Amino acid sequence: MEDFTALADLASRALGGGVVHANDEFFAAADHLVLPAAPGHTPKTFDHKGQVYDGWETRRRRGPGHDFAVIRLGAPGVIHGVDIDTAFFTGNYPPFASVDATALPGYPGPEELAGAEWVEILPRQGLTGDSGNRFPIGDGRRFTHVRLNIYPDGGVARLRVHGEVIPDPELLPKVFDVAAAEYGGRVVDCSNMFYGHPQRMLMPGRAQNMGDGWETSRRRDDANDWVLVRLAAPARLRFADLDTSHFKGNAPGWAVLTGITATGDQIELLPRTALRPDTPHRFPLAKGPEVTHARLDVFPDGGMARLRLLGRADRDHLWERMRQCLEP
Ligand SMILES: NC(=O)NC(NC(N)=O)C(=O)[O-]
Repeated sequence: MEDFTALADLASRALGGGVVHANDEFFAAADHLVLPAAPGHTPKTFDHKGQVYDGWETRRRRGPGHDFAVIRLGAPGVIHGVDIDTAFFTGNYPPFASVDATALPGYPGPEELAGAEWVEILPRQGLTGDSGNRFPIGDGRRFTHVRLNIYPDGGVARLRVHGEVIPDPELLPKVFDVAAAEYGGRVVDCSNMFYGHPQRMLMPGRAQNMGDGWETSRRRDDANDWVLVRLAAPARLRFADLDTSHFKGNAPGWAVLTGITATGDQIELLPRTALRPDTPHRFPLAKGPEVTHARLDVFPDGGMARLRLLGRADRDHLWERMRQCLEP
């Protein structure tokens, strides 16, 4: 089985995830749970409540019950695994946790979520303090929200909810970015990711800086770097955005884009084209058949902030995937 942590974090703020409600946030706000950055810690830093932690931390419970936080997934989808990361919580991590999930249309608030039908996707498990706590999930349904329950109280730095994005076809325009992580586009292979993971190219918005993109090491041979993207759905591609923003002394000199059909045929969509440093390029693509993957070759090496592939997706495929997610 593929390591589930390689899949997108559906709860991440980087995809629009957020905390809708937590029953207690006395020591530290539950909003920390979905921050994309790895948690940090500065010991002996005190605010008016106590030691400052980069995580969600409730007060010491003096009665029955347990604490919980409800999270809206930034990208709804099928959950393959969760990581309940207790980084830096040592004498105050919760000894046990469980996770529930639900699927609701629209934008429900705390009251509607409290009354929702929740499915227990992770029964109560023992946790280790100051550590990742990874658990695979076997439920094949599409969910929009999760609820983290901790027993009885304590601190959790991050909740990662890894899975496969399943977008609602009803909400997708005819032409959209079929490489976008928020719709299910995913890097499945690449030649080199020494300085930056290529999946960053598929994240929403413009890159913040040079660290927010794909960057390879300097090549000392005659080959070139490349990345292979599995599209959100089979699609006819129309435009490619190759954004070299922030890569000034290290943008690739040229690029080629190739589409790959379901039967493995390779279609040249963009012939070898010169790129400029620090430039958000848009290129019209050659008309071609429906492709399931796209391969970007850069010559010889360098960095790319964002890759967008605008195309017309196969609607039947998107609806079929939604239908498959009705059963556990
Ligand atoms: N030293 C602590 O971390 N104490 C307490 N927590 C905070 N944040 O101060 C506690 O009781 O868990």
